[in-house]
Amino acid sequence: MDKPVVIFDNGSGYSKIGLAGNNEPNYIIPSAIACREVVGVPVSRMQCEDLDYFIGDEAFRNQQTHNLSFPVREGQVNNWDEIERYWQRSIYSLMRVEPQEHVFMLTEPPMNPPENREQMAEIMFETFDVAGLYIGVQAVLALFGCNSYKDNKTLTGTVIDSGDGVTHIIPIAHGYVISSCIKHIPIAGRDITKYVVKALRDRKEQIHPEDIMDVGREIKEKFCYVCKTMESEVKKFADPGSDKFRIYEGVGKTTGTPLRIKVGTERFLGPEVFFSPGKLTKDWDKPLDECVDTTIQNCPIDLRRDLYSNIVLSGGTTLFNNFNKRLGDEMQRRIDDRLRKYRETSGREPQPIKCSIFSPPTQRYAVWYGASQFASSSDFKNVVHTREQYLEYGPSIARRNVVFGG
Ligand SMILES: Nc1ncnc2c1ncn2[C@@H]1O[C@H](COP(=O)(O)OP(=O)(O)OP(=O)(O)O)[C@@H](O)[C@H]1O
Repeated sequence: MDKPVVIFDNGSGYSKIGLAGNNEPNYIIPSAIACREVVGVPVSRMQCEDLDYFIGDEAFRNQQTHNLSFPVREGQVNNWDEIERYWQRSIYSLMRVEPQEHVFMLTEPPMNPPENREQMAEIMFETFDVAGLYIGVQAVLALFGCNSYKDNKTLTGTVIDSGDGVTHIIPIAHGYVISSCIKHIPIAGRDITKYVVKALRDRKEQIHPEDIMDVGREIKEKFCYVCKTMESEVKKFADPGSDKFRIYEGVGKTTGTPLRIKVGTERFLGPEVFFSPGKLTKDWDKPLDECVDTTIQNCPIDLRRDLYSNIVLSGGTTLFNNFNKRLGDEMQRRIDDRLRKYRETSGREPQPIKCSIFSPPTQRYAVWYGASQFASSSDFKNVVHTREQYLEYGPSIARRNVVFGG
């Protein structure tokens, strides 16, 4: 148990993989796997070791000869054979560790069914024979990680976790997720990439179909931002010579074609889907600030002030420039409006409520960083399921989530 804990945070788009104690993951690679099917034998019936397969960026490079798929959907594992192979490569080829000698930490989204935790335990103990296992709730880990940047350490706050496939708003009190109040928003990074791609297609940019998602994602990550208001921002792009336009220069990854693209209003209209969804998508109509506000208002009254004062951003899709400022301003406006109405109707002066958004320096991999901090803390050994416990009680040891810091 002396060797460092190995942490796998497998998201819908990217997996963050590395050793506890480090400040950043050793690998951030796509959660993609590409398997070659042998004629007549379905992939699901083949043994791991018989399989010719690739993970991460390699999976994309081999997609012409292999079947590309993503074992995690909207934050949850949806293909256990594939995630097992993914873990196998991660253990033996990337981390190059002997799993029998290490405790492993996996992460899970809020509301992960207990059956999924059991399945994770079964694979980890039976296939890999790991020394121990802990499965941590992503949002709680992200909140825990933020404490290393704060004097006022707390496990009460609201985590906004927005990755590639899913956005969650998760209120947490003293380390416990308030499950009944979690909000799921079906908009995340992949939708914004798709928005950028649609703009490129509408303008008939000459990009090969196999390259276009990647180009759209790169443009999004490099040039997109959150504006102050949509109406005023549109005007800034009215003049084709405006300095708001950007030039993307790159090479198509699959085809090797050089690309030069002028990037326009999609720079802010993509991320605007969080704040003006009704105007930009049919899938969702509530602005993010309204969702966060409603989530906190649904929580017990004595917690609300603390939940407003510690809103933590986690995940790649919260990285857009000005995302934190716009969210903070819109939220504060909603809070102040409500207090004003209260004052008008009751005649009493309410205590002001301050909304505070925290963007940790490790925001891109806040969950992984929190896991690394937690695995290095003295509390960790109390929550790990050991191999001995597994052998005695079986997968049911992982059924219940062990909360820490409560
Ligand atoms: N600088 C950036 N600006 C905007 N978006 C970014 C940036 N860097 C990464 N992203 C986006 O963040 C997303 C990946 O984030 P993250 O790794 O947190 O998600 P995930 O864990 O794979 O997904 P999920 O949490 O949905 O399971 C991708 O859509 C990626 O394009």
